[in-house]
Amino acid sequence: QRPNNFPPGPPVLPLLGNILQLNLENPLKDFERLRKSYGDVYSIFIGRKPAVVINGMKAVKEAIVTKATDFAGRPQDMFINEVTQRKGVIMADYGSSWREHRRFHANLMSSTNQKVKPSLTYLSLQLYDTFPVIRHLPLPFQKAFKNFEVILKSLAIDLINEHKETRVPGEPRDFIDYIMFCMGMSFLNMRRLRHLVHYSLFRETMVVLHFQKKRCQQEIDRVLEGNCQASFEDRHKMPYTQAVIHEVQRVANTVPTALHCTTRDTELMGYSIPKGTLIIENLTSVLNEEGQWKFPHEFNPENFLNDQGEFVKPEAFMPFSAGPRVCLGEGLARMELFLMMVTLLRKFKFIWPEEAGEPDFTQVYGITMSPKPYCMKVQLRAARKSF
Ligand code: HEM
Repeated sequence: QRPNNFPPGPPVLPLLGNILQLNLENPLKDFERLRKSYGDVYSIFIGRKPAVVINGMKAVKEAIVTKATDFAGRPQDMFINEVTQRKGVIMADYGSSWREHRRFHANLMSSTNQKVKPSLTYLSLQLYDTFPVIRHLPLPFQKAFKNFEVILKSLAIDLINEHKETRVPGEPRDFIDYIMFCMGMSFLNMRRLRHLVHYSLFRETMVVLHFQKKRCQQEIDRVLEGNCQASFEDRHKMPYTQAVIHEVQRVANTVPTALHCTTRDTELMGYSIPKGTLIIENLTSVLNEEGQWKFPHEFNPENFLNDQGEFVKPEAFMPFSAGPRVCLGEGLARMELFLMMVTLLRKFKFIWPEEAGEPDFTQVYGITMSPKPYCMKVQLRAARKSF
């Protein structure tokens, strides 16, 4: 039974709820279909558990920005909560522990962002919060993962030892120095530091770029002429490359939905939603919403360019979500995307091999969307002195 004035939704079967009406391998199309029947805010039952799906910029903004704290919780009764042992930031419920962790990590990010000249090595150091999940799942790549772990563990220990020997107290040079500086804080210890460095080493945000390479390469060559390395500041001189990167992110739709939970009885778009309700924030529905984009359903960098060819970011660009639970790594991810893409495009040609046939852009659904496996020919561009 839906509570009084609860968002409407499809008829519910006993015990199963709406599970038979959803393709669990990829429910995004079903979310879109249900939106057409029930509007931007509707409810479904996952088994006996009610969930509210929020679609489109207006409703998403009202929930996570205007009524920010009402919608800032995280569900606490899911498999992922067991796996993460309710530790870290991502799955922590809204409250003092989440706040403490988030503040710590945010300080860490801004401190490293400011103090360290961004380089690719540095940029590949990231938070470990994302990884315990993958570690414990019985996936086929476990064996490869274990071997990789051994190598990374020794790399991490070397890095930490080197930092221990050369660091100047009070003057953190980078991420690792900064954590050592904070070691006094209750939830950090040497083991945790090793994990942090170790898991950070290989979480690269990957981007596949098949389009618009030439024009980007011309812009990059022109702006970086004579410089050996790109810096994040160069983005202001590269509107087209910026537009392409943002369009890649919009279409790649890396994190399609974010799970929240209401922290108190609240209202959304005129509906009543009780405390503790699972909220599915459908970011996909914002990133391809008609009326928000010039070309919502095709890859086109013009979505981020005005008539003068300047880079502009529409309000509906929210791949990192918004409000108090907005992605903590947004700044780092944006810097990383720009520097990696520019560095790779500057140095290499990416060629789709003729024998590979038509590219298949179907995405593989998960907590993050990924491309299907594919082959790509990578060739060095003409040698340049500055590389
Ligand atoms: C292109 C890359 C990335 C995308 C698209 C992305 C997107 C997101 C999204 C949509 C959320 C959920 C926000 C919400 O619940 O409303 C999130 C949360 C989070 N992200 Fe990212 N993210 C990216 C990279 C990163 C990186 C590199 C880091 C760490 C260095 C990171 C750390 C986090 C953390 C800690 C949270 C949880 C924040 C909280 O619950 O308070 N993300 N991210």
